[in-house]
Amino acid sequence: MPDSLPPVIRVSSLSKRFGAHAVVREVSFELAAGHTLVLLGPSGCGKTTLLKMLNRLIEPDAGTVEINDQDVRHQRPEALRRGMGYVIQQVGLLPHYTVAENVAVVPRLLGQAPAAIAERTTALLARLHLPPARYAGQYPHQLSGGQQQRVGLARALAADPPIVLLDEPFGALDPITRASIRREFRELEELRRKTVVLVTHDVTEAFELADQILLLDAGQVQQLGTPRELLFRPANDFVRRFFAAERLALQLRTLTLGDVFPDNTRQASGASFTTSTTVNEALEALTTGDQAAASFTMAQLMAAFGDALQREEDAWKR
Ligand SMILES: Nc1ncnc2c1ncn2[C@@H]1O[C@H](COP(=O)(O)OP(=O)(O)OP(=O)(O)O)[C@@H](O)[C@H]1O
Repeated sequence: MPDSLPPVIRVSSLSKRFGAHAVVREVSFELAAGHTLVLLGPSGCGKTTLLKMLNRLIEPDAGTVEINDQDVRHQRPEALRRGMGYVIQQVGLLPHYTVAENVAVVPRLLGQAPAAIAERTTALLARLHLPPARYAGQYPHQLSGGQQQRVGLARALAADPPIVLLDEPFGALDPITRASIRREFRELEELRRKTVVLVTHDVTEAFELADQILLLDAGQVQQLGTPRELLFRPANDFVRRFFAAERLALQLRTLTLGDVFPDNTRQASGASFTTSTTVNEALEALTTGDQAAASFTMAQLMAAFGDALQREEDAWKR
């Protein structure tokens, strides 16, 4: 996606207080079409409040939100929200509606034809690994937490909105289910074309899903940048400390074979790898016995990774 595209979402000096508590302070960012911005930060730093100001579930005290160059204050909240899918923290499925009825809520409100709605619902459920023959007629309480979150996602995508807002969409899940749903989510063609703003406090999740991360603390932007920038060029001590505990794991996920074997395309793209395979993915493949597919050993990979880290750090120092 070229970065020269005009921003779809432009937020300028947005602020919100609840009583004496300044929850969001002078936040600004721009997000281009088709990109994913992750709002990251510790609990209570203002992520949800910021997200809800984008679709006017919360009105700011100061600052502006523009969607496609239109100030959202000049749009009717209902019309605005129909153009933005929204997945809330608690999933929020309607308990007396079946799975299919839950998914169809927004398309029905929009007056779409029943046959088109049914077709879309069936396709989305299948795509999200909820075979419609089995799940379409079930009720939310008959589903696991992970299945409910998938229905929540299907509902947010049902009317094919260009923008999707996701508040801790995998929050209710155990770490293993969370990692596997996240993988499916990343590969979901439906989402690739969308402009996504996603709230999480999970650093790994942020690194896996974000084009850009907005790291907040106490309502203030600490840094806005790519995962790589936040990791290798932290703007301040808060940013450095925020990633310290998971630094190595994040470096393994951020650097690619193209980074670690810059002068050797053959090594960087062995039989089952490409230059954009992350070091972490290559390590996983090697430890699960895929050595035959690689043109390097684990020891060579780790040595090259060490050199690449050094190059990264030297480059940022300059
Ligand atoms: N309606 C409200 N009235 C008063 N205080 C509120 C309201 N909504 C949120 N807050 C406070 O604003 C602060 C930021 O809340 P917010 O939900 O935006 O944070 P968050 O970063 O999303 O947190 P979490 O990750 O825990 O969901 C918190 O201290 C919260 O208690």
